[in-house]
Amino acid sequence: MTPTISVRGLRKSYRDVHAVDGVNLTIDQGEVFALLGPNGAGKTTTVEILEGHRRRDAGEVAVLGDDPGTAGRVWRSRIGIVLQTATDAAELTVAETVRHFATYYPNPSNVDDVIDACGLTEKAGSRIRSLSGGQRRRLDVALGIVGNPELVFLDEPTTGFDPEARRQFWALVEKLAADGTTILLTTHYLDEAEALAGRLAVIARGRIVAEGKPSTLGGRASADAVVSWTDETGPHEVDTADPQRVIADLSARGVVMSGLRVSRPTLEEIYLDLIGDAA
Ligand SMILES: Nc1ncnc2c1ncn2[C@@H]1O[C@H](COP(=O)(O)OP(=O)(O)OP(=O)(O)O)[C@@H](O)[C@H]1O
Repeated sequence: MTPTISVRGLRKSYRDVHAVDGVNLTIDQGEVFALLGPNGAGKTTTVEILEGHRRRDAGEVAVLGDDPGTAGRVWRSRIGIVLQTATDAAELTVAETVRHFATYYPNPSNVDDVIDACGLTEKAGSRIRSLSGGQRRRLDVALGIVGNPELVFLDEPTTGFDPEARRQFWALVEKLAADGTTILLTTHYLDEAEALAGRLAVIARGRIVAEGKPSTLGGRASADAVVSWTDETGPHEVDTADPQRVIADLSARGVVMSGLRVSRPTLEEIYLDLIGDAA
């Protein structure tokens, strides 16, 4: 099967800044893929090249089988882009705006369904200028998906959302993914990447420094575990590759443990290590 996104040797510089410095990526149909990285790492540049919004200096790029640098309107109608604040039509209502955007596409989704999926039903008749920041962001998402796209780009979609709105948004992404939509997400929230992405890549200084599943990224699954517990002699902590063995030995010696915990590095710890190494 042809991948939905295929990138080989992608490069882009701005004067002497190598914003994207040899990126390779393959994303298959139906995947939710997250791109993580610190400010200035090259995420937006990469994504905008894939969207056909920025020219590249070098590399092979195919998105839905076409080169985004030269692809036309039909191709564009197959992708959904959630821009940071896509509309300034402050006097239009939510429903009017979504309905208007739907007319740009040959095969749009039902406008009411999209408004509902984005949690905006109560605001459907409200003018955009009266929306809160988080509600405007949901409208951006609604405008990005109303064309019923095969591939959706979500650039830091939940920035400014309250925790409940983030959860609702995650449920929406899960629903899109369950319907077979391919999703490329950039985010600074590691819990978001972990909750949503089947695979992710960490980009630093224009290069991918690690790629994999959230559970195994950067050797996470095979990293040493920390076993901690308290017994009659006080609190203890042991780094080990084999936590089961440590616990079995303690039990066999009759040690009475309380507060027993086994922890592996979090995705955040792995991520900070990875970008620290790349600095
Ligand atoms: N239009 C531009 N002109 C000059 N330099 C640019 C331009 N756009 C981006 N850059 C530079 O390219 C590098 C990568 O920027 P990019 O916006 O791709 O990073 P990012 O990973 O999306 O960062 P953030 O997390 O802050 O959004 C940065 O050093 C940035 O200053």
